[in-house]
Amino acid sequence: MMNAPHVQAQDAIRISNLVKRFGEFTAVRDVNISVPRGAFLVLVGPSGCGKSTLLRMLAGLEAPSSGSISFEGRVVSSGEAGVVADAGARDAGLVFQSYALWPHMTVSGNIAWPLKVAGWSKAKREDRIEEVLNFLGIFALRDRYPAEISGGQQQRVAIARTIAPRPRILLFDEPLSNLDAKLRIEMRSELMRIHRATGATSVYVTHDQVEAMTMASHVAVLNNGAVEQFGSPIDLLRYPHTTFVASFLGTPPANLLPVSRKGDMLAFGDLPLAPAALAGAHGEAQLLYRAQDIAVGAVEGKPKLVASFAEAAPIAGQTMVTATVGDLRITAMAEGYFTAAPGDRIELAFVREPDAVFTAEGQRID
Ligand SMILES: Nc1ncnc2c1ncn2[C@@H]1O[C@H](COP(=O)(O)OP(=O)(O)OP(=O)(O)O)[C@@H](O)[C@H]1O
Repeated sequence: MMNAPHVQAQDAIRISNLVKRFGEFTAVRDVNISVPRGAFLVLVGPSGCGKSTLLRMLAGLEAPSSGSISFEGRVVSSGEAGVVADAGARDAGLVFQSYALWPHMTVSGNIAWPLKVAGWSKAKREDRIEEVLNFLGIFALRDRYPAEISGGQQQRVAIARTIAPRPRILLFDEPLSNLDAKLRIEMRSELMRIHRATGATSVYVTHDQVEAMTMASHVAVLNNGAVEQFGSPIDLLRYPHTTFVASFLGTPPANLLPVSRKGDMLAFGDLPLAPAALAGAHGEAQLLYRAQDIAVGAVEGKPKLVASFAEAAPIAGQTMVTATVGDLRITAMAEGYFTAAPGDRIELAFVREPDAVFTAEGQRID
């Protein structure tokens, strides 16, 4: 095979130094993210963190204040040039939370429309419509109007309409948030199937961390307009850089205990928990314990804490127990089934070393 050193594997999406300001307010601050072709990038974060603004810039609905976005090596938006390629020309399809189907068109008509706009011939359109209707399992609904089908079916039609022109990039803005819990889980796997089958690169906005962790190949956790951490779901779970990421991701939620140096130990209140050396030169720190690192009931030789029982949830033969110490909620795991009355005093034992140590401000200490 010939060597072609000048041919580089290109990032399907490259976001460089992207900033979006609305007047004085900065909604997206200096975002840098690149993903390869076929990636499923999830943008996750709490309400108002800038996810939708970022996605709208990717879709070409909003121009950046500075920085740039490239798709497959081509600049599609930048601070200098604005939106260079509009939604069609950037080869991207957008699926919204509200399905935004045209009410006066049938299911087939809705799917046909973007193909007509793109100049597909009637014969090619008909073949493609049949194909996507079958692919999404909605062929039988083809002559119905949006008002005559359920919410879940409408979302399928919206997805069919988006993928029909075969965009290289699929953009999803909380597409499942209007569906009930069972349908959400079903549609989650359906979207993954669509993503794989189309070979497109997908960007998916959600505030639901479970959705992020189950769907993503790459996750960007956004906080206050900035990327707090970017990586694979496993990287982020195993090695959170900040307490924000550690507390946002993972089920059950991780515990963060504020500690201060007492002699050669880090203590939570009066309870010595871990060697002071773990916090380096810091006098104050936060220790991360996973729920499975804290047992319910005393354990010989392990530090223990008395807490006030709040609630219990059975999960896969164990019980996830939540208890409080002052304002702090602590989640622990009990073997088998466990229950108590709210306010009962229970003992929690720290059976393992902390999984990570952070500064009082929330940055990881290595
Ligand atoms: N057109 C606008 N003018 C002024 N401020 C805006 C505009 N659009 C968004 N913002 C602000 O930018 C911030 C980020 O908004 P954005 O919708 O991107 O957040 P989000 O993370 O998607 O939140 P949610 O999950 O609640 O939809 C918010 O504080 C919002 O009020």
